Parts: sequence; structure tokens; C-alpha cells
Amino acid sequence: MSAAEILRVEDIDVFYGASQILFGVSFGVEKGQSLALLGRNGAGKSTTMKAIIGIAQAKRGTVSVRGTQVQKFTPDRIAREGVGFVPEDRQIFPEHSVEDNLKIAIKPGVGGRVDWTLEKIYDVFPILASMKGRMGGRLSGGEQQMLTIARTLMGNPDVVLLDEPSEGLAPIIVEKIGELIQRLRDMGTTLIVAEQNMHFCLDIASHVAVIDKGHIVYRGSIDELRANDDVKKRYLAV
Ligand SMILES: Nc1ncnc2c1ncn2[C@@H]1O[C@H](COP(=O)(O)OP(=O)(O)OP(=O)(O)O)[C@@H](O)[C@H]1O
Repeated sequence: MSAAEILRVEDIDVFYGASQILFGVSFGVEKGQSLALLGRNGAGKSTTMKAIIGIAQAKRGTVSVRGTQVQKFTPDRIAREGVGFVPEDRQIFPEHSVEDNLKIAIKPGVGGRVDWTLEKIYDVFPILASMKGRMGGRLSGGEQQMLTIARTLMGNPDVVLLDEPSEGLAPIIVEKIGELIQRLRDMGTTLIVAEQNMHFCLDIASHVAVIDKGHIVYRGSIDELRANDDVKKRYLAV
């Protein structure tokens, strides 16, 4: 693990019952990098995310956050180590206002660090400021996705994991979410974005790991992937 790495996944195997889903998956992300974990439907992206946040147990291998092995920790403890997670199914509180959804999530980060306040969230997500009193359940899919990302940031994580943020959203909304994630990246947020949609990731990610049938089959910078037609055709259906 290099000194600058915030998170490293090393050689993990994950099983659901008797079926092996991940086979020796390894990658790392350094502070300020944004890594796209790309792969087709069912390739193992969500399972990798779950293994990092402690919801799926790795049978072998390690997950380290700033050099500390966390693979045996509870999800709550892993969150306290600075790993923020934006789930695919959004999990916002429908009966609570946008502002309450955000306030519920306020927590200092590792060492008491506070990068994100409500004011800053409203500055970066003006749409949430304009609907702070609206019930979570009344938001559109794209607004809910923004709220979920904002809520995760309220916990001041060192690294933010996003599981398929473009899933199920109309193209125009996907573009807006993409611009938002770009802005977070430009602010220096360390990101891991699991996606099927390579085009969505081209403008967001600095680095890429491609997963196929539970194996990492390619790692490189985003520019290297852009130039690699073979990998794009073989694993990303483009
Ligand atoms: N709870 C489970 N029990 C058994 N098999 C599962 C379970 N969840 C996922 N799988 C299988 O594990 C494999 C990887 O699934 P995973 O959800 O990690 O893929 P993914 O790349 O995130 O795909 P998606 O785009 O569908 O979310 C798939 O073959 C899936 O059918």
C-alpha cells in the first residue's frame, strides 16, 4: 500500500453461500483520485462495494483504510474509519424533509474533521436548498440521488463510494449527477464509483478498474482506457 493510498482492497474472495462471486480482487485509491469500478451487470461491482463497507465478508484477502485492516470490522466501525457509502437504492427517509434527511447524517469525520456543513451542502447542491422543506418521498429520482450523495457527505468521509449513481435516471439527469460528481472530484473528494456506464465515468474518473465475472481484468488511468478499444469492446459492451 503506497503512503498516499486511502483505501486498498487486496486479493479478496467473496462468496454468497457456495458460489464464489469475487476472485482475488485488488485495487487501491489515493487521496484525491476518483476510481471508476466498471463492469457489466452482475460482474461483481456491488459485491465489491459491500465487501469494503463490511456488509459482505471477504473469505480471504484484506481491505485497508489508511493502512488499517478493516475487513473484520462492523459496517458502523468502517463508516467511522472514514468510508462513506451512497447506496444504489438511495435509502432516504420519505417521511422526513430534505433538511432533516441531511441533519440526521451530520457527523464529524476522522479526527473530528468537519469539511461539510449544511451551508456548504446547499452551496454545492442548490437544488436541495430550494426544496429543503420538501418530504424525501416527494423528490424525483435524480433529486433523491443528489440527496443521498449529500447525506453521505454530511458524515465527512475520507473516501466516498457510489454504487451505480446513474442507474435508472433519465439521460439529462444522469448528466446533472455527472456534473455534480465532477465538482466533488475537483474539490479534492476521493471517490470510488461503481458503474456499468463507461461514458458516464469518462468525465468523472481519473483511474479505472474493470471487473468481469468477479475478476479485475484491467487497471489503468482513464486516458489509457479511452485509448484501449480492446478492453472497451471485450468487457464494457461499447
Ligand atoms: N445475495 C446474493 N446471493 C447470491 N448471489 C448473489 C447475491 N447478490 C448478488 N449475487 C450474484 O453475484 C454476482 C455479482 O453481483 P453484483 O450485484 O455484485 O454485480 P454488479 O456488478 O453490482 O451488478 P449490477 O449492475 O446488477 O448491480 C451476480 O451473479 C449476482 O447474481
